Amino acid sequence: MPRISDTPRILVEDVHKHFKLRHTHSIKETFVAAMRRKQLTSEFQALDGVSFDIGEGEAVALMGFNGSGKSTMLKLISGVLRPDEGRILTRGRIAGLIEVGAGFHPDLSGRENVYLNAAILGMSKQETKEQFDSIVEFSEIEKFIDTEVKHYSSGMFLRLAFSVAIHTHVDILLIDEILSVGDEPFQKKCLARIRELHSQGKTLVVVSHDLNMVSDLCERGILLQDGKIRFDGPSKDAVERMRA
Ligand SMILES: Nc1ncnc2c1ncn2[C@@H]1O[C@H](COP(=O)(O)OP(=O)(O)OP(=O)(O)O)[C@@H](O)[C@H]1O
Repeated sequence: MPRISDTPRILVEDVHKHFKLRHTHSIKETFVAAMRRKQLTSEFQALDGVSFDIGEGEAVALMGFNGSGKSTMLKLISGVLRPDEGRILTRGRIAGLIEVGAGFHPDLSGRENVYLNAAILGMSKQETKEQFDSIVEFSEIEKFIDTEVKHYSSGMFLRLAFSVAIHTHVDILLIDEILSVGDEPFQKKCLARIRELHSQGKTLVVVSHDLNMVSDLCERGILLQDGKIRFDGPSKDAVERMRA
Protein backbone atom coordinates (compact mmCIF):
# COMPACT_ATOMS: atom_id res chain seq x y z
CA MET A 1 0.00 0.00 0.00
CA PRO A 2 1.44 3.41 -0.88
CA ARG A 3 1.57 6.32 1.55
CA ILE A 4 -1.85 7.31 2.83
CA SER A 5 -1.07 10.81 4.04
CA ASP A 6 1.78 13.18 3.42
CA THR A 7 2.53 13.71 7.10
CA PRO A 8 5.35 11.27 7.83
CA ARG A 9 4.97 8.62 10.49
CA ILE A 10 8.74 8.46 10.85
CA LEU A 11 11.18 11.28 10.15
CA VAL A 12 14.93 10.60 10.27
CA GLU A 13 17.13 13.66 9.80
CA ASP A 14 20.89 13.50 9.38
CA VAL A 15 21.30 10.82 12.02
CA HIS A 16 24.74 9.82 13.26
CA LYS A 17 25.42 7.02 15.72
CA HIS A 18 28.81 5.86 16.84
CA PHE A 19 29.91 3.18 19.24
CA LYS A 20 33.05 2.94 21.30
CA LEU A 21 35.06 -0.16 20.57
CA ARG A 22 37.28 -1.39 23.41
CA HIS A 23 40.66 -2.81 22.54
CA THR A 24 41.42 -4.36 25.91
CA HIS A 25 39.77 -7.30 27.66
CA SER A 26 40.97 -7.18 31.25
CA ILE A 27 41.99 -4.65 33.89
CA LYS A 28 45.59 -5.84 33.51
CA GLU A 29 45.55 -5.29 29.73
CA THR A 30 43.97 -1.87 30.23
CA PHE A 31 46.70 -0.96 32.75
CA VAL A 32 49.52 -2.14 30.46
CA ALA A 33 47.99 -0.39 27.43
CA ALA A 34 47.57 2.83 29.43
CA MET A 35 51.22 2.67 30.60
CA ARG A 36 52.36 2.23 26.99
CA ARG A 37 50.05 5.07 25.98
CA LYS A 38 48.25 2.77 23.57
CA GLN A 39 44.75 3.65 22.45
CA LEU A 40 42.24 1.89 24.72
CA THR A 41 39.15 2.55 22.61
CA SER A 42 38.25 3.73 19.15
CA GLU A 43 35.10 5.19 17.68
CA PHE A 44 33.05 3.23 15.19
CA GLN A 45 30.56 5.11 13.03
CA ALA A 46 27.55 2.76 12.73
CA LEU A 47 25.31 5.40 11.09
CA ASP A 48 26.75 8.33 9.24
CA GLY A 49 24.32 11.06 8.22
CA VAL A 50 21.19 9.03 7.46
CA SER A 51 18.00 10.85 6.40
CA PHE A 52 14.65 9.54 5.17
CA ASP A 53 10.99 9.77 5.98
CA ILE A 54 8.33 7.09 6.01
CA GLY A 55 4.72 7.94 5.39
CA GLU A 56 1.57 6.48 6.89
CA GLY A 57 0.76 3.08 5.41
CA GLU A 58 4.16 2.49 3.84
CA ALA A 59 5.99 -0.82 4.20
CA VAL A 60 9.72 -0.26 4.08
CA ALA A 61 12.52 -2.82 4.13
CA LEU A 62 15.85 -1.78 5.61
CA MET A 63 18.41 -3.75 3.64
CA GLY A 64 22.16 -4.16 3.66
CA PHE A 65 24.87 -6.65 4.45
CA ASN A 66 25.97 -7.64 7.97
CA GLY A 67 27.01 -4.66 10.04
CA SER A 68 25.61 -2.04 7.68
CA GLY A 69 23.54 -0.41 10.45
CA LYS A 70 20.02 -1.82 9.95
CA SER A 71 19.35 -2.96 13.51
CA THR A 72 20.92 0.19 14.93
CA MET A 73 18.54 2.24 12.77
CA LEU A 74 15.55 0.25 13.97
CA LYS A 75 16.61 0.65 17.61
CA LEU A 76 16.90 4.40 17.09
CA ILE A 77 13.40 4.57 15.59
CA SER A 78 12.00 2.53 18.49
CA GLY A 79 13.73 4.78 21.02
CA VAL A 80 15.87 2.00 22.52
CA LEU A 81 18.92 3.99 21.38
CA ARG A 82 19.40 7.74 20.93
CA PRO A 83 21.22 9.35 18.02
CA ASP A 84 24.49 11.20 18.72
CA GLU A 85 23.57 13.79 16.11
CA GLY A 86 20.47 14.49 14.07
CA ARG A 87 16.91 13.78 15.07
CA ILE A 88 14.22 11.17 14.77
CA LEU A 89 10.54 11.99 15.06
CA THR A 90 7.76 9.44 15.11
CA ARG A 91 4.01 9.92 15.08
CA GLY A 92 1.70 7.27 16.56
CA ARG A 93 2.08 4.18 18.69
CA ILE A 94 5.08 1.99 17.95
CA ALA A 95 5.52 -1.71 18.65
CA GLY A 96 9.02 -3.01 18.14
CA LEU A 97 9.71 -6.68 17.59
CA ILE A 98 13.41 -6.16 17.78
CA GLU A 99 14.96 -8.61 20.18
CA VAL A 100 13.15 -11.78 21.00
CA GLY A 101 11.91 -11.66 24.54
CA ALA A 102 13.05 -8.07 25.16
CA GLY A 103 10.66 -6.54 27.65
CA PHE A 104 9.78 -9.97 29.05
CA HIS A 105 10.51 -10.61 32.69
CA PRO A 106 12.06 -14.08 33.10
CA ASP A 107 10.59 -14.77 36.54
CA LEU A 108 7.04 -13.96 35.55
CA SER A 109 4.70 -16.38 33.81
CA GLY A 110 3.61 -16.02 30.19
CA ARG A 111 0.25 -14.72 31.41
CA GLU A 112 1.84 -12.03 33.61
CA ASN A 113 4.20 -11.06 30.81
CA VAL A 114 1.29 -10.61 28.41
CA TYR A 115 -0.19 -8.02 30.78
CA LEU A 116 3.22 -6.41 31.36
CA ASN A 117 4.08 -6.20 27.66
CA ALA A 118 0.66 -4.98 26.64
CA ALA A 119 0.89 -2.24 29.29
CA ILE A 120 4.31 -1.20 27.93
CA LEU A 121 2.68 -0.99 24.49
CA GLY A 122 0.02 1.31 25.92
CA MET A 123 -2.91 -1.06 26.53
CA SER A 124 -5.09 -0.79 29.61
CA LYS A 125 -5.65 -3.83 31.84
CA GLN A 126 -9.25 -4.07 30.64
CA GLU A 127 -8.21 -3.94 26.97
CA THR A 128 -5.66 -6.69 27.56
CA LYS A 129 -8.23 -8.77 29.42
CA GLU A 130 -10.56 -8.57 26.43
CA GLN A 131 -7.77 -9.58 24.01
CA PHE A 132 -6.11 -12.15 26.27
CA ASP A 133 -7.71 -15.32 24.85
CA SER A 134 -7.04 -14.21 21.32
CA ILE A 135 -3.40 -13.37 22.16
CA VAL A 136 -2.83 -16.81 23.67
CA GLU A 137 -4.68 -18.57 20.84
CA PHE A 138 -2.53 -16.88 18.19
CA SER A 139 0.66 -17.76 20.08
CA GLU A 140 -0.40 -21.44 20.34
CA ILE A 141 1.34 -21.80 23.69
CA GLU A 142 -1.80 -22.28 25.79
CA LYS A 143 -0.25 -25.17 27.72
CA PHE A 144 2.68 -23.04 28.90
CA ILE A 145 0.93 -19.76 29.58
CA ASP A 146 1.30 -20.15 33.36
CA THR A 147 4.95 -21.30 33.15
CA GLU A 148 7.71 -18.80 33.97
CA VAL A 149 9.08 -17.50 30.68
CA LYS A 150 12.69 -18.29 31.69
CA HIS A 151 11.78 -21.86 30.73
CA TYR A 152 10.55 -20.83 27.27
CA SER A 153 12.45 -21.58 24.07
CA SER A 154 13.30 -18.64 21.81
CA GLY A 155 10.48 -19.71 19.46
CA MET A 156 7.99 -19.60 22.34
CA PHE A 157 9.20 -16.12 23.32
CA LEU A 158 8.69 -14.99 19.77
CA ARG A 159 5.20 -16.43 19.56
CA LEU A 160 4.05 -14.63 22.67
CA ALA A 161 5.86 -11.34 21.93
CA PHE A 162 4.58 -11.26 18.37
CA SER A 163 1.07 -12.13 19.44
CA VAL A 164 0.96 -9.33 22.03
CA ALA A 165 2.37 -6.80 19.55
CA ILE A 166 -0.19 -7.54 16.85
CA HIS A 167 -3.08 -7.37 19.27
CA THR A 168 -2.23 -3.87 20.46
CA HIS A 169 -3.46 -0.80 18.65
CA VAL A 170 -0.22 0.17 16.96
CA ASP A 171 0.38 2.57 14.10
CA ILE A 172 3.97 1.55 13.39
CA LEU A 173 5.36 -1.98 13.58
CA LEU A 174 9.14 -2.48 13.61
CA ILE A 175 10.27 -6.01 12.85
CA ASP A 176 13.89 -7.13 13.01
CA GLU A 177 14.76 -10.56 11.63
CA ILE A 178 12.58 -11.88 14.36
CA LEU A 179 10.41 -14.08 12.19
CA SER A 180 13.39 -16.32 11.53
CA VAL A 181 13.09 -17.64 15.08
CA GLY A 182 9.66 -19.18 14.59
CA ASP A 183 9.04 -22.43 12.75
CA GLU A 184 7.72 -22.34 9.20
CA PRO A 185 3.98 -22.66 9.89
CA PHE A 186 4.20 -19.88 12.49
CA GLN A 187 6.26 -17.69 10.14
CA LYS A 188 3.56 -18.05 7.48
CA LYS A 189 0.87 -17.17 9.98
CA CYS A 190 2.82 -14.09 11.14
CA LEU A 191 3.44 -12.95 7.58
CA ALA A 192 -0.24 -13.26 6.75
CA ARG A 193 -1.05 -11.18 9.83
CA ILE A 194 1.60 -8.58 8.95
CA ARG A 195 0.15 -8.26 5.44
CA GLU A 196 -3.30 -7.81 6.97
CA LEU A 197 -2.00 -5.04 9.26
CA HIS A 198 -0.34 -3.40 6.25
CA SER A 199 -3.58 -3.52 4.27
CA GLN A 200 -5.27 -1.81 7.22
CA GLY A 201 -2.87 1.09 6.76
CA LYS A 202 -0.28 0.34 9.45
CA THR A 203 3.27 1.47 8.78
CA LEU A 204 5.88 -1.29 8.65
CA VAL A 205 9.65 -1.17 8.87
CA VAL A 206 11.20 -4.59 8.34
CA VAL A 207 14.76 -5.87 8.60
CA SER A 208 15.46 -9.31 7.18
CA HIS A 209 18.08 -11.12 5.17
CA ASP A 210 15.29 -12.99 3.40
CA LEU A 211 15.37 -10.69 0.38
CA ASN A 212 12.54 -12.41 -1.48
CA MET A 213 10.25 -12.15 1.51
CA VAL A 214 10.99 -8.48 2.26
CA SER A 215 10.81 -7.32 -1.33
CA ASP A 216 7.49 -9.08 -1.63
CA LEU A 217 6.15 -7.62 1.62
CA CYS A 218 7.56 -4.10 1.27
CA GLU A 219 7.17 -1.85 -1.73
CA ARG A 220 10.13 0.35 -0.73
CA GLY A 221 13.67 -0.61 0.15
CA ILE A 222 16.33 1.49 1.84
CA LEU A 223 19.75 0.03 1.24
CA LEU A 224 22.38 0.80 3.88
CA GLN A 225 26.10 0.36 3.35
CA ASP A 226 28.70 1.29 5.96
CA GLY A 227 26.14 3.37 7.83
CA LYS A 228 25.09 5.42 4.80
CA ILE A 229 22.11 5.20 2.47
CA ARG A 230 23.21 3.75 -0.88
CA PHE A 231 19.74 3.44 -2.40
CA ASP A 232 16.17 4.37 -1.51
CA GLY A 233 13.45 3.27 -3.92
CA PRO A 234 11.43 0.27 -5.06
CA SER A 235 12.38 -2.77 -2.96
CA LYS A 236 12.91 -4.98 -6.04
CA ASP A 237 15.52 -2.49 -7.31
CA ALA A 238 17.17 -2.40 -3.88
CA VAL A 239 17.46 -6.20 -3.96
CA GLU A 240 18.96 -6.06 -7.45
CA ARG A 241 21.58 -3.59 -6.24
CA MET A 242 22.41 -5.84 -3.31
CA ARG A 243 22.81 -8.84 -5.57
CA ALA A 244 24.79 -6.95 -8.23
N1 LIG B 1 26.36 -1.70 21.25
C1 LIG B 1 27.30 -1.72 20.30
N2 LIG B 1 28.60 -1.52 20.62
C2 LIG B 1 29.57 -1.49 19.66
N3 LIG B 1 29.31 -1.67 18.36
C3 LIG B 1 28.04 -1.88 17.98
C4 LIG B 1 26.97 -1.92 18.93
N4 LIG B 1 25.81 -2.15 18.25
C5 LIG B 1 26.15 -2.24 16.95
N5 LIG B 1 27.48 -2.08 16.80
C6 LIG B 1 28.22 -2.11 15.53
O1 LIG B 1 27.56 -1.27 14.60
C7 LIG B 1 27.56 -1.86 13.31
C8 LIG B 1 26.15 -1.93 12.79
O2 LIG B 1 25.47 -2.91 13.53
P1 LIG B 1 23.97 -3.33 13.21
O3 LIG B 1 23.58 -4.40 14.19
O4 LIG B 1 23.13 -2.13 13.12
O5 LIG B 1 24.13 -3.95 11.75
P2 LIG B 1 23.09 -4.78 10.88
O6 LIG B 1 23.06 -4.14 9.55
O7 LIG B 1 21.79 -4.92 11.59
O8 LIG B 1 23.84 -6.16 10.80
P3 LIG B 1 23.30 -7.68 10.71
O9 LIG B 1 22.80 -7.87 9.32
O10 LIG B 1 24.54 -8.47 10.95
O11 LIG B 1 22.27 -7.88 11.76
C9 LIG B 1 28.25 -3.21 13.45
O12 LIG B 1 29.58 -3.10 13.01
C10 LIG B 1 28.20 -3.50 14.93
O13 LIG B 1 29.33 -4.25 15.33
